[in-house]
Amino acid sequence: MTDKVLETLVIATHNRGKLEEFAALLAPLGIRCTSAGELGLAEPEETESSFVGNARIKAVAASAATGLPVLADDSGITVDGLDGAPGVYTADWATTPNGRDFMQAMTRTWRELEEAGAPEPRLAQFHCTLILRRPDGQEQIFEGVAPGRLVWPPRGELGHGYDPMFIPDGHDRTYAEMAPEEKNAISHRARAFEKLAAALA
Ligand SMILES: O=c1nc[nH]c2c1ncn2[C@H]1C[C@H](O)[C@@H](COP(=O)(O)OP(=O)(O)OP(=O)(O)O)O1
Ligand SMILES: [Mg+2]
Repeated sequence: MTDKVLETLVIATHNRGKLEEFAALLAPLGIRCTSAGELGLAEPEETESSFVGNARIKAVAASAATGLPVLADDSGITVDGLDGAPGVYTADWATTPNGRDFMQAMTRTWRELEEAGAPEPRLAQFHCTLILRRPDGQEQIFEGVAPGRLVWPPRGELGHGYDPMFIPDGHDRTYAEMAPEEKNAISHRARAFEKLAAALA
């Protein structure tokens, strides 16, 4: 990595699962990372209706708070049988008065597919929008999509979020049944990250 300004990157996230994935993706580039969560930064409200809009909110907040280069990730799953829901509201579907409950979110997703009488396979796409924001305000955007299908009941104990109900195309195991290295070689986040790495090279 010749880009000195990126020796340390603040990942603008409070999601530990995402952070672990980024740490593994960044290590081969010689880039260390910390996160908004680890630094105790406030979690900004994600008020936009697009992935890029919400990624920018997180990037600008972490940048203003630290003055360091920042990488923000806004992601989610779009389900064909639900006209693209939950989409940018993927995290909101897991929100309860006591914090996030992804079993509840996955159960709702499957129940709504059943109620809609959606045909199988129940196609869905994980999306990841990354914004790399430098201290001078320069910004680059990278996007990655992983197409696949949803299964019920959820399978696997690894990963995070909706991983146990998503099987990426070309595979027969869910993200939650894959070792971190395996998910990180094919995921929506990895696909967006590949573009970022190429832009830095
Ligand atoms: O690889 C993934 N495997 C499973 N689920 C995932 C993944 N990637 C995103 N997701 C789900 C979790 C979250 O409900 C939503 C993202 O919402 P999103 O606002 O971008 O993230 P977040 O609130 O968990 O953390 P933060 O905003 O602090 O980065 O999509
Ligand atoms: Mg969020």
